[in-house]
Amino acid sequence: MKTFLGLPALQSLRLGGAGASTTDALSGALGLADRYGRRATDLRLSLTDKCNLRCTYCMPAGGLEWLSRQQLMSASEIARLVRIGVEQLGIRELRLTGGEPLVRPDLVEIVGTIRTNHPKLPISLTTNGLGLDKKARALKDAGLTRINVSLDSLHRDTFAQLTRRPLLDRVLAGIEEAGRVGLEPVKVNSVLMRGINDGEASRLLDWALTNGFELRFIEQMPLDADHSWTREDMITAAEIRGLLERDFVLTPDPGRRDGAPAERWKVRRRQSDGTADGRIAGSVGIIASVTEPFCADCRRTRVTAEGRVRSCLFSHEESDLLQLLRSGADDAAVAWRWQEAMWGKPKAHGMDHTGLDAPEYVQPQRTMSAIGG
Ligand SMILES: Nc1nc2c(ncn2[C@@H]2O[C@H](COP(=O)(O)OP(=O)(O)OP(=O)(O)O)[C@@H](O)[C@H]2O)c(=O)[nH]1
Ligand SMILES: C[S@@+](CC[C@H](N)C(=O)[O-])C[C@H]1O[C@@H](n2cnc3c(N)ncnc32)[C@H](O)[C@@H]1O
Ligand code: SF4
Ligand code: SF4
Repeated sequence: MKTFLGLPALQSLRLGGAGASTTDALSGALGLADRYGRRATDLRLSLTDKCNLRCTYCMPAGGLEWLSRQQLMSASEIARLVRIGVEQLGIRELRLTGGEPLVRPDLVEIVGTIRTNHPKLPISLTTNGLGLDKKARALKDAGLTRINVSLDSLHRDTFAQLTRRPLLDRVLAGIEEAGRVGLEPVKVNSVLMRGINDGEASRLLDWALTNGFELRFIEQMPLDADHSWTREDMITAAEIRGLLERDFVLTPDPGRRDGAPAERWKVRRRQSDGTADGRIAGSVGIIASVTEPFCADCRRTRVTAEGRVRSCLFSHEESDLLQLLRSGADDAAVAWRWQEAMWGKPKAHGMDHTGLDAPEYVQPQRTMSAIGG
């Protein structure tokens, strides 16, 4: 649907004294639109900034100064924001993320409450998988739809080097259990790092195809705490395809991309004579946020663990919904602030033009874990 009315026009109607029923209806139709004609329907909500891994591309070795319990949104505040998003602002999909969402003791309760309020809402979780073996069944029963688990290496030492924790076996147990309880499709996210795990691309794909998981390779973005990202060190999508083509034959997936960050490829195994096996073994996704950005079709709105809207992953501005909620504001006021924040959404990568490697790009102060990846 095309935006038929911008936020400034709606503001004028409000100030001009148009009735609440008219402005509420128009506001609902506008949803979370922005100045570039996009409309956010996908809510990514961070449950915590804490994490039990220290991935080098995300967290500093010593961790960060965590938010206090009082600063975090409570389960009921989360449920209220999701309800406002779904009922008033056109949210159609929810992703719970972090930090590490599994470290929240009330995660199952949060999922259960949202599911009761919204029986049809797709609810997914992005996790590092630690402790998932114990929680997967309860999450499925509470109404979680599907899960994405991050795993960069199947090699114990490499995993420990990348995450700074020797916990590979526990993550593998979590992934296996997610599949067993039917949190499908289980998607697995891998960031490739030059000279560390880029030699493992084919092995990771072989493992995922064999076990029925949907693997996605992710270009590393400049969102690390150590500010050590460089364009030269980043493994690009083109390189990833080249690495995989040694052992597999990739053909574009004809399915609609529909705003998804991952470009999907059908995979056939390469036979010893170099030709493709006749059978499609599965698919692989490549998320090329840097070299092939998908910002023009972005449908995302983010809420951080302390209840602030970020219109873009790379935003430099946040808008505080939690403080408003706690001050006794009604749902309409919270919805309006959310709409205002999204109207200002930058075109791409936190700027009004594309280019994470542009000289004007300024890395946000917060890391991926603190933003909510
Ligand atoms: N540029 C950009 N990259 C993102 C954004 N959200 C997620 N990503 C990247 O995409 C990766 C995968 O995100 P996931 O949380 O697994 O989920 P998804 O791929 O967004 O969604 P599904 O395919 O529907 O499961 C993340 O690790 C990020 O690197 C975003 O808003 N902008
Ligand atoms: C921030 S984490 C939060 C959820 C959970 N802790 C996890 O790791 O899945 C979400 C995703 O962001 C990805 N990520 C973190 N830092 C990144 C970076 N600098 N560039 C690209 N992806 C990154 C991780 O690989 C993970 O798949
Ligand atoms: S990527 Fe996820 S698991 Fe790794 S440090 Fe960041 S928040 Fe933790
Ligand atoms: S960088 Fe910003 S605009 Fe681009 S896809 Fe991510 S959230 Fe959307």
